[in-house]
Amino acid sequence: MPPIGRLHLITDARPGRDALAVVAAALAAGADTVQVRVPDDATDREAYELTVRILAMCRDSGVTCLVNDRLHVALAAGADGAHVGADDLPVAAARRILGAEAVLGATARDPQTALRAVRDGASYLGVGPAFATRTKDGLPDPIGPAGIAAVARAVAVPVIAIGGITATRVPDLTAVGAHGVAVVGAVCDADDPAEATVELLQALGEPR
Ligand SMILES: Cc1ncc(COP(=O)(O)OP(=O)(O)O)c(N)n1
Ligand SMILES: Cc1nc(C(=O)O)sc1CCOP(=O)(O)O
Ligand SMILES: [Mg+2]
Repeated sequence: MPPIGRLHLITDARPGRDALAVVAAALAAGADTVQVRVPDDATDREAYELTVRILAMCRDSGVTCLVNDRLHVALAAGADGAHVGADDLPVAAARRILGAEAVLGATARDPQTALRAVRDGASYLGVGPAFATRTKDGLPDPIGPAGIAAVARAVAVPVIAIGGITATRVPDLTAVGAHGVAVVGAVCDADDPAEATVELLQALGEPR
């Protein structure tokens, strides 16, 4: 199975964002996993074409490339795996589709959901929102480092904290068992996405 990195860059699905430029900068700075996440109203063709381009960049950098939600796009493009949440295919169904060797991430906000996802074949868990985020609407209240800790204690697979993560907040998350973090705004909203990536890697104890 391809490696599950510690700094997951999720592409920014908000309007007017240049995903390719940010991914290029983050990869050059050492981001070790990219998740392609497109707006819900993007067509499959748009999702596929973006994934093919980002996957090529990830391959050049030896970095794991995942696709959010759309497993058929992940398979068609030849990506390393996918990430599913409560509104997507169930984890067990996603695992059947992707096969045993693919990386399969699942969203879990509590230990019970986390244990079920692992039983059903998740390779890692996206756990959050750790903190308040401006990137996605409709999320439950932040669970904080304590919520991340509760899930990390319950499972043996890597826990990737998500939601409102900044470099300053990373140590509070790794201290309670997070393997890594997934970010949108910390890199995509930065004046210098490469520098922001370096700061996150340093906070993770992964200096280049
Ligand atoms: C690493 C990671 N964790 C959580 C999510 C959220 O997935 P989901 O709950 O399916 O929500 P959408 O991203 O599909 O809006 C994620 N994408 N990645
Ligand atoms: C896509 C997503 N999912 C979340 C969850 O908690 O399930 S939080 C989130 C957005 C993460 O963006 P930022 O790093 O800008 O807060
Ligand atoms: Mg989803």
